[in-house]
Amino acid sequence: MRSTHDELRAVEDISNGAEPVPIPAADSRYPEFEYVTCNLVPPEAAIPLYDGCDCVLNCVDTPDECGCEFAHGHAYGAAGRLLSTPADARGVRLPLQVFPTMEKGWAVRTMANLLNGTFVAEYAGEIIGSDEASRRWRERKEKGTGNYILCVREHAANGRTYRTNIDPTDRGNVARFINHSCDPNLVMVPVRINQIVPSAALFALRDIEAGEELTFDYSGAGEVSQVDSGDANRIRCACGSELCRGYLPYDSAL
Ligand SMILES: C[S@@+](CC[C@H](N)C(=O)[O-])C[C@H]1O[C@@H](n2cnc3c(N)ncnc32)[C@H](O)[C@@H]1O
Repeated sequence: MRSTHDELRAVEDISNGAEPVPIPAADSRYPEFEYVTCNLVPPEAAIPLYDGCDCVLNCVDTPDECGCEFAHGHAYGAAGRLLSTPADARGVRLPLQVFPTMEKGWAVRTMANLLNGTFVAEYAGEIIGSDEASRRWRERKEKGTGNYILCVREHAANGRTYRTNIDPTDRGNVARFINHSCDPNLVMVPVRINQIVPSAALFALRDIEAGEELTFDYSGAGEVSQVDSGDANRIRCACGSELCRGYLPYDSAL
C-alpha cells in the first residue's frame, strides 16, 4: 500500500527488476498490479480456455475434428497445449516510460526513436476462458473499476474463430498502460512461441520518434465500427486523430 507522501514520487522501475531494462513511471499513482513479464496460462485442469479448439487434453487424438493443425500448422499434444510460460519470451528491451494523461488515464511513451517493425512489448496477462472474461468484465463494470481484458480473435481458413482472452488488470506488464488509437503507431500481432496460446506482440507500425505516446488499435485491424454510440458500455475515444471513430472498440460478446 502506498502512502500519500509517496504518491508523487517518480518510480524508477515498475517491473521491479523483472524486465531486462527498467521501466520508469512519472509518479506512483498508477493502479497497483502484480508485474509479470509474459502470459500466465492456467494448468490443464482449468481447460477448456481456448475458444475455437474443442479438444480436452490434446489435439492429436482428434485431428479431423480439431482446427488447430489446419489453423496453426500444428496439432498440440497435452504437454504442448498448455505450457505454463514461454521460456524464450523476450521481455521489454526498449526505454519506455509510463506517464499520466488528461483524458486517457495512464499511457506509455518511448524514450528512444523506434524503426518501423521494431518489437516493443507483449500485451501480457492472465489467459482466461470466455466465461471467466465475461464474469470479470461484469464484476468490474458493477464496481466501476478498470478493465483491461484484450480479446484476440483469429479467423482461420477453416472458418473457425479462435479467441484468446488476455487479462492484465491484476497481473500484467507495461503494455497494460498502452492506450487505444484509431490511428495507432503500433500493431498487435498474435505470435506463437512453442505453445498454442498466442502472445499478443506489439510492433512499431511506422518509425516512431522518442517522446511519442505508444498506441495500438484495440479492435485489431480497425474492423469494428465505433460510430454507433447507442451502447452505454462504450467509452468515448480521446485519441485525437482525424481518423477517430468516436468510441473505443467494444466486445459485445463480453
Ligand atoms: C489497457 S488500459 C490503458 C491504460 C489506461 N489508460 C490506464 O490508465 O491504466 C485501457 C483503458 O484506458 C482508457 N483508454 C485507452 N485508450 C483510450 C482512448 N483512446 N480514449 C479514452 N480512453 C482510453 C480506457 O479507460 C480503457 O478502458
